Amino acid sequence: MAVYTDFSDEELERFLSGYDLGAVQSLKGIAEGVENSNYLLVTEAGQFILTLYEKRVDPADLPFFLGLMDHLAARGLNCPTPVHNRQGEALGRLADRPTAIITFLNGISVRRPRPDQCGAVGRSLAELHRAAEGFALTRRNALSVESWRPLYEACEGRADEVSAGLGREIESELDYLEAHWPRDLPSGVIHADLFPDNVFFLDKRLSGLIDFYFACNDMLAYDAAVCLNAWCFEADTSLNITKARALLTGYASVRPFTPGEIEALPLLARGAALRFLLTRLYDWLTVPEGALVVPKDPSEYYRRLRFHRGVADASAYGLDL
Ligand SMILES: Nc1ncnc2c1ncn2[C@@H]1O[C@H](COP(=O)(O)OP(=O)(O)OP(=O)(O)O)[C@@H](O)[C@H]1O
Ligand SMILES: N[C@@H](CCO)C(=O)O
Repeated sequence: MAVYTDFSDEELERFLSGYDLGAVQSLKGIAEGVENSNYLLVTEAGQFILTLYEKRVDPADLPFFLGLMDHLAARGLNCPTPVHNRQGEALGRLADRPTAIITFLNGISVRRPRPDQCGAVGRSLAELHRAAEGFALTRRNALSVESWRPLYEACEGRADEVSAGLGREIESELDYLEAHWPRDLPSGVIHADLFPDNVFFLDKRLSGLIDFYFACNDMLAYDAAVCLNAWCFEADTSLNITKARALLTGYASVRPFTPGEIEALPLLARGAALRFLLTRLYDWLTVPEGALVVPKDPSEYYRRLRFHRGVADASAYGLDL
């Protein structure tokens, strides 16, 4: 359960006195998620998500994340929007953490996505990329290629505690990706963490996207590569090519890939697998004492990385070349 920070009823009341949300009816810690402390807040005005931003979120980035949700929602994307307090501010402080209240989105996330749901995610990702055009703020991807080695080094040589030989493999992968990472593909605002737990479905249709706290400016096709990793592998770690084809053709039906993006896809998928392997590895080795959180398994992404390393071209992901 991701609740790192607790607070008293008085602290909450003081915080909420700045908003027009009426009296609190209930507050519950949310079991899902690993990054921030999230609560379901019910007040006289309805249901909301109260988020206290934790270690990986730089407070200076919060105007980007919160402004992006407003920008995307205004362009028709179904995503939460921040609630502004009486001073017009979307961001406050609770228990010494930057804190925001965002609107509640109905729907449920899927654990084992079907191909049609992968197709819907692909389309929605491309719609997000289109809707984000014109957003005035920018944010560098703090978890892109140049930050992977420092993240690995922060694990202090302990990778082999997860799997024998993992450290050496990560080092050689870092060498390869640092030398070959593409730089000139179409860029824009990307979600960067569009995993199944961040996509809601209602009545068999995709109903909304959440969790924009890794959003940044980077290569658009990298976002598709993140989704390929997160949506299209089975529990036995094999790629489901039907799901991959559905996701990528769904994306391309809204925003066609350029030839350069298609060529780079295996490399981008390797990088995306390494990025999640590294953050999971770091979290696995450094769970804060007393935090109610279940760290995610790094090995899953090690196996995906190895799969992408064996891929010659994007036809392995179901695309017709
Ligand atoms: N706007 C929202 N409407 C409804 N539920 C939400 C909303 N935002 C978050 N949640 C719920 O809270 C959970 C955790 O939220 P979120 O994914 O933002 O957390 P996180 O700590 O950033 O996690 P992670 O990055 O691991 O996905 C979600 O899985 C979802 O169940
Ligand atoms: N989606 C990420 C967690 C948030 O960064 C993962 O599954 O590792």
